[in-house]
Amino acid sequence: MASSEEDGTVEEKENNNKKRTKSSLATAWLTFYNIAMTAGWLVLAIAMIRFYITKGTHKGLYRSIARTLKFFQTFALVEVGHCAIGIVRTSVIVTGVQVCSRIFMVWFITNSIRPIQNEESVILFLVVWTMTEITRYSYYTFNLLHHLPFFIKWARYNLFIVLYPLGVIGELLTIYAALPFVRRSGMYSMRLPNIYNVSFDYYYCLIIVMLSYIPLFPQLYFHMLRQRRRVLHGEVIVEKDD
Ligand SMILES: CCCCCCCCCCCCC/C=C/C(=O)SCCNC(=O)CCNC(=O)[C@H](O)C(C)(C)COP(=O)(O)OP(=O)(O)OC[C@H]1O[C@@H](n2cnc3c(N)ncnc32)[C@H](O)[C@@H]1OP(=O)(O)O
Repeated sequence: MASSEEDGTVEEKENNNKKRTKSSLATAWLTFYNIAMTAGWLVLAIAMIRFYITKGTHKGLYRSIARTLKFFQTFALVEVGHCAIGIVRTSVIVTGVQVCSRIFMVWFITNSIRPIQNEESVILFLVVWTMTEITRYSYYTFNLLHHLPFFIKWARYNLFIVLYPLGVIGELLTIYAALPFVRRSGMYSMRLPNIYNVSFDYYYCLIIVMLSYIPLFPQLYFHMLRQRRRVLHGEVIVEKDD
């Protein structure tokens, strides 16, 4: 009896040790990840400001930062993994929609369709994403280090009220500007007849993507409003399961 109790205690201790190692590994990784992402978006901010100051125009700005943007935005896919393995308390679906829509904007719209790269709407979403991400990743970093300045917390849970709709406007205007080029070039489209016997029209796909903002964006926005009430006003929020 006594020995089984002792065994239980040893097992519990081992489990606790494993959990502690796992959680300190996760914290170390998240701290590194968030510092790297804050730095990445800061580099983008500085590059954009320098470009605008030296050239006096936004034309050519996208091309000048494209590599860095593609790298850091694509790297954010790791965040879906963080949610999936449970090291951050965020929904895989909410994060997945957010990250995939950004990656889609970068790779399948802005990067693939050169004629739209100088649109003002591209600069709008780039500026908005950059402000959001510098705030968001520095919030996570300081939070993990238990030294969170109030203004960063305030900025994380207030700026999105304006930045989120502005970012969506920039994205939608960019996709809209891309439509004529996509229709004319037939890019990423497959017309019948072909050996696969499949037809796909990227033009209509983009229209569907634009329409999907109508149901999806309010859900992301209200999710952030709930997070805001929880963090800034201490409200206990019971979220529905994914
Ligand atoms: C294939 C094509 C698909 C196309 C589909 C198109 C449809 C698209 C429709 C929607 C379009 C959206 C477009 C987006 C535009 C923009 O981004 S515009 C710019 C403005 N954007 C924002 O303000 C973004 C706001 N969104 C976010 O912050 C996130 O993406 C989020 C996933 C919505 C955040 O949610 P969540 O993580 O739940 O909130 P938090 O409060 O930040 O975190 C919750 C807890 O998790 C911890 N945590 C999360 N990540 C980390 C991390 N990296 N490191 C450490 N900790 C992390 C966080 O600290 C919280 O912990 P607790 O405080 O302990 O709860």
